[in-house]
Amino acid sequence: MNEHKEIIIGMFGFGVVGEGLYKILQQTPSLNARIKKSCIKHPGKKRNAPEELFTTDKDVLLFDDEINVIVEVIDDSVAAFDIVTTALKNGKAVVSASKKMIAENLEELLQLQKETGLPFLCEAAACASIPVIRNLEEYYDNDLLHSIRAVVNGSTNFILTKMFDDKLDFQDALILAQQLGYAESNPSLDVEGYDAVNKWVILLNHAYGIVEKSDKILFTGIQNIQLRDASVAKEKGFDIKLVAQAKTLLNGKVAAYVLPQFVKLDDQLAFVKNEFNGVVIESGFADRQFFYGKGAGSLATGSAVMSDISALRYDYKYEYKKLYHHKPKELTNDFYVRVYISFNEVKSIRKDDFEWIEEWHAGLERSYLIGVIHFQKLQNTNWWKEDGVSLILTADGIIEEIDSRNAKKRSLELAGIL
Ligand SMILES: NC(=O)C1=CN([C@@H]2O[C@H](COP(=O)(O)OP(=O)(O)OC[C@H]3O[C@@H](n4cnc5c(N)ncnc54)[C@H](OP(=O)(O)O)[C@@H]3O)[C@@H](O)[C@H]2O)C=CC1
Ligand SMILES: N[C@@H](CC=O)C(=O)O
Repeated sequence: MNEHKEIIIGMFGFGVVGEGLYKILQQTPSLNARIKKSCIKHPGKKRNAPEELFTTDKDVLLFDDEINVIVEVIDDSVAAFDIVTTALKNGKAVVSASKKMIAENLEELLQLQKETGLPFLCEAAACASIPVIRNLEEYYDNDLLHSIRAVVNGSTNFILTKMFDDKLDFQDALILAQQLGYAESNPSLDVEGYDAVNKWVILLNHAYGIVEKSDKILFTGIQNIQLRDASVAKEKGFDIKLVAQAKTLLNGKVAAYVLPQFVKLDDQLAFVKNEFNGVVIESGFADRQFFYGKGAGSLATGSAVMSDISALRYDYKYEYKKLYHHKPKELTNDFYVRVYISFNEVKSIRKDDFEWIEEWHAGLERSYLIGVIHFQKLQNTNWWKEDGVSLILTADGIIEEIDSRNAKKRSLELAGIL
């Protein structure tokens, strides 16, 4: 695109994110970008913009030769994929914030970018205002990237903060997250971890060149976390966060998941409160780096969309270096994790699945254990996701190998001696 050419945008969606971008563009004339038309779903809705801006006919945007950029910020992943594919095939650059659509169609989107040679930018789709995708793309070498740990969902982080710091109940905290524009239209996508794992699919791709569907990545959300878990965490000097993690193991493969986790109070992620997100990256020589910023909300997300639009001026597109220029990393489930599990009834727990159990606290209303389990066992079963069972990864979650000392400990425990 010519550096001085006006950017003429066709924008799909005028909700939390779309309206945020509209306001931002009004306040940044230096960008030389304007929204020519916005396609929405419900024409009757009252909007904070002139009526003539809107249409419900997608072709008015997709087949307008003057429009050179399509911004897609709608909440329907099937319609979004159709819009994005048509736009790219019609020669238009695309900016999208729709992580669900991207995660569901990653392979096809990669192929389309290859075929058309056009930019498809989606910085807002993961960690909203934090420029994490571009950093993973441009800064980190595949072999030197040791691990990424992140809080990637603003709504669940907001709910956990409000519940445990401000003593709000779960439902009230969720309603507040919805009113503030943080939650997805279907908030169970946030609460049950789907949104976080969709973002993780996108980030694993830019970080390691991994192309995987979200159902191949172990995840859960915060739906089963209890106030009692927060008290145990506090007693032990931890906070609870929904953490997405990817770690390169000694064999070069990558362990990846999204799970609630105990986080030490001096860990950077413990500092991430409310709708903020945080990303801790460990890499060779640079050691540890921490990215922090708003992970949801109208202007915060709009600002990431704006940054992508602005990057189009100098023809920026993702090169997917880890996928196309390096040897992409492989995911593995062959490692162990140390988990805390609280439960109402002991019969909900599959004790035999554990390599060993280190702590066992029987309470009148709720009990808990801490034990080591093979990751594949969690991947293959669902008992730990059932109502009444709450699984939280411990702070030192990943164990690559177990030694015979621990196997012996397990035998003693099974024999009732420990
Ligand atoms: N909210 C946030 O903080 C963030 C959201 N996102 C993502 O951005 C996208 C938009 O989110 P958000 O703005 O919060 O959602 P909203 O629910 O606030 O807005 C959705 C918009 O999409 C429009 N829409 C739905 N279906 C269609 C369709 N088929 N054609 C045209 N327009 C359609 C709706 O139209 P109408 O107004 O007529 O109902 C509405 O304007 C989602 O994919 C979300 O996951 C990403 C990062 C952060
Ligand atoms: N619902 C999402 C919005 C941003 O991606 C979240 O809460 O993080």
